[in-house]
Amino acid sequence: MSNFRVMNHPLIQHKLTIIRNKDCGTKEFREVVNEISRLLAFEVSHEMPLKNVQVKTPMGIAKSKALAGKKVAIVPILRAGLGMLDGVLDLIPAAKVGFIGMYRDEKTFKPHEYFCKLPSDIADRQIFVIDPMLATGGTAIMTINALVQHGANPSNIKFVCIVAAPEGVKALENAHPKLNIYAAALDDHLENGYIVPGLGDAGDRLYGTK
Ligand SMILES: O=P(O)(O)OC[C@H]1O[C@H](OP(=O)(O)OP(=O)(O)O)[C@H](O)[C@@H]1O
Ligand SMILES: O=c1cc[nH]c(=O)[nH]1
Ligand SMILES: [Mg+2]
Repeated sequence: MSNFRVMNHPLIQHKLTIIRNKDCGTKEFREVVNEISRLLAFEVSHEMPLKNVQVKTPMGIAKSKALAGKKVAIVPILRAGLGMLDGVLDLIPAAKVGFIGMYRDEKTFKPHEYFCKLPSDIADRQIFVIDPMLATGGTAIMTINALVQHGANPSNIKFVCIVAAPEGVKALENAHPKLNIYAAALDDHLENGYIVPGLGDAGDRLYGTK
């Protein structure tokens, strides 16, 4: 699991405990997913390249730093990924945003794409794909496949989730070995397509559906 990292920041871990609780209601769940996503974006963006620049301050010239790499596109996987979007945009407000809509078949757990709207220059951007849950990996693999079809290189894509299952990480790594995968937690296993202990159905908990 070389391209997979768990973000162990204490604030992320504390907030994850809040949303795992089955008694956490929709309002708090949505707020805390947003807060975790902001922290995950902060941690993941540590690796962004910098260049040396000079800037005139009111007192002189400072040798300083500015972002040097590709511009960013954020791609939430609908629906649940939408719950992470504002948190990531808080830190990278100039990012372009693309949307991919996917749902899993309730019996086979196979993903189905129902929407795709991406920035026209997606292939030239550093891409953050966001979705709270990486379970079987089917949805993530299909999403990365769609991005590759639009010209993106998996080595320029970061898949950022909140809870991952070992089965999903393995499947995603096998399908896209160059992809970087980040999670707040690596859980135990899958049961009936759901992550155990996980946090339940992220989309339903974010939007109050069931
Ligand atoms: O790794 P997988 O086995 O593919 O499962 C993960 C997917 O399942 C959930 O979406 P869901 O299909 O419930 O759609 P929703 O976001 O609309 O609730 C979740 O948000 C992921 O997109
Ligand atoms: O545990 C899971 C698995 C897939 N999707 C979810 O929302 N939760
Ligand atoms: Mg769901």
